[in-house]
Parts: sequence; structure tokens; C-alpha cells
Amino acid sequence: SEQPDSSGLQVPLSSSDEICVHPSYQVQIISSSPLVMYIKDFLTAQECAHLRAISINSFRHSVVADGKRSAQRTSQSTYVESDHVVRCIEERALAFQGHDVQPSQLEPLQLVKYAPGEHYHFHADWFSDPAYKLAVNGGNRVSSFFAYIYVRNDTTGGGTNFPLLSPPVSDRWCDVVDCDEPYNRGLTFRPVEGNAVYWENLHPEDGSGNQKTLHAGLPVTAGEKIGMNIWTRQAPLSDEAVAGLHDYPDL
Ligand SMILES: O=C(O)CCC(=O)C(=O)O
Ligand SMILES: [Fe+2]
Repeated sequence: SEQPDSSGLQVPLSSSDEICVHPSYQVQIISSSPLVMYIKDFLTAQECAHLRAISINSFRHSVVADGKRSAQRTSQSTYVESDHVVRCIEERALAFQGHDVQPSQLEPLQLVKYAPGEHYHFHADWFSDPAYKLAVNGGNRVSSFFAYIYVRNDTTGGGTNFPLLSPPVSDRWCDVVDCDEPYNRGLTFRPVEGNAVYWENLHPEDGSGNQKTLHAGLPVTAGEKIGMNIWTRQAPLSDEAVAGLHDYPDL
């Protein structure tokens, strides 16, 4: 009885009160190599509130291989348990990518929370360690979405900085790009709730990691920021590979 409507926007899920309605987000290309896109209103206010509510008690300080806290990533993170809201967002992220990406290529959604002084140092999301990018483990991370879930209204800092990309010249971007940043610091996106940055991590020609995707979560100087990573792999992730993700050191 439940069928997608003719616009294709409504998708039946497990029960009639769990309808997935995708917001009409707006997309703009920021860079074509690497491909970087800015997505306004990728998540609804309800979705952001829901993600925050279901994960509020599960954040843990990031650790590195020896179980110690990392000076590179001082934020707290958590993987989100799947439910109908999470599946709706995952479906949106898959559809956005437009080609034959399977649900099994998505890592569980990951939230990252920053208190004042916390940051995530420059890194790329793609793996360079051969052990992590084995096809049997899902291969490398083809793409990243970083979405802003919560930005407390007194928040300063906390932009997402791509030092090797150029900021747009037009000041019509200043609502989402930090135009006060010196030009030589590259491109910094402001954390704006509900919006997301999407980029491709790998060179399409040979699947090697694109160094220009280097980025950082700049220190939050006041307030609180929660973001969300949606990472798509080259190959399906097995249940064992998903379980193993929790043991990965941050890169
Ligand atoms: O916090 C940010 O703005 C970026 C975080 C990030 O790059 C990551 O979690 O991989
Ligand atoms: Fe990242």
C-alpha cells in the first residue's frame, strides 16, 4: 500500500509514521578538482535534533592506536545507531552521489563534538595505510560529507578549513565561507546547522588519495559544535569490517 509518491520524495519505511521526506537542499560546486560541493539544508532541523538526542550520552574522546588520547583530534566522537531517521539520511547521501553506490558502502554515521579549545588537526579522510584500504575491508573512502548538526548560538571558531583550496572571490559566499580568514589560509567553511560540505577524496583516474583534500576542524573558541561524517567506501563493508571501525585509530 505504501508507494513512493510521483515526486519520488516519499519513500516507504517500516511503518506509516516513519516516512522519509527529503528536504529540498541546494547544491553549489566550490571546486572541480577535487570535487567539492556545498549543500545548504542537507539536514532538517528535526533530523539534527534527533541525531543529537540519540547520541548525547555516547560521545567518547578520540583515541589513537595505543588507546591514548590524541593531540591531533581532541574532539569526542561516536557512531550513530541506525533508525528510520538515520536510514533516511543515508538514503539521501547515497542518492546524492548519483551512481551505483550500495547502502553497504556507507560507514555508520559518525558524530564529532567539539568543546572550546578542541579541534581536529589537518588530515585527509582517505587512508594511506594499505591495511585499511583493502577491498575486503571496504576499500578506501571515496567521498566525505561533513554536516553541521549543532552549533550553539554563542559559538565562535570551529570552521572546516581546506588549506590547499582557494576561497571563492565573490562576497556573496560570506554567509557560509569565512571571508575574514586570510587568503593564504585557504578555504574555511563556517559551521552552519543543517548545511554540509561534500568532497571526493580520491583521484577518479587511479583511485589514489587527493592531497588537496587536506582539511582540519579548526578549534572551537567558544560554544559547542557537533558535526557528522558520512563516509562512502569503494566497496561494500562487511559486518566484521564495520565492527572493526571502532578500533581504528584516527588518521
Ligand atoms: O570538524 C570539522 O570541521 C571537520 C572534522 C573532520 O574533518 C573529520 O571528522 O574527519
Ligand atoms: Fe575529516
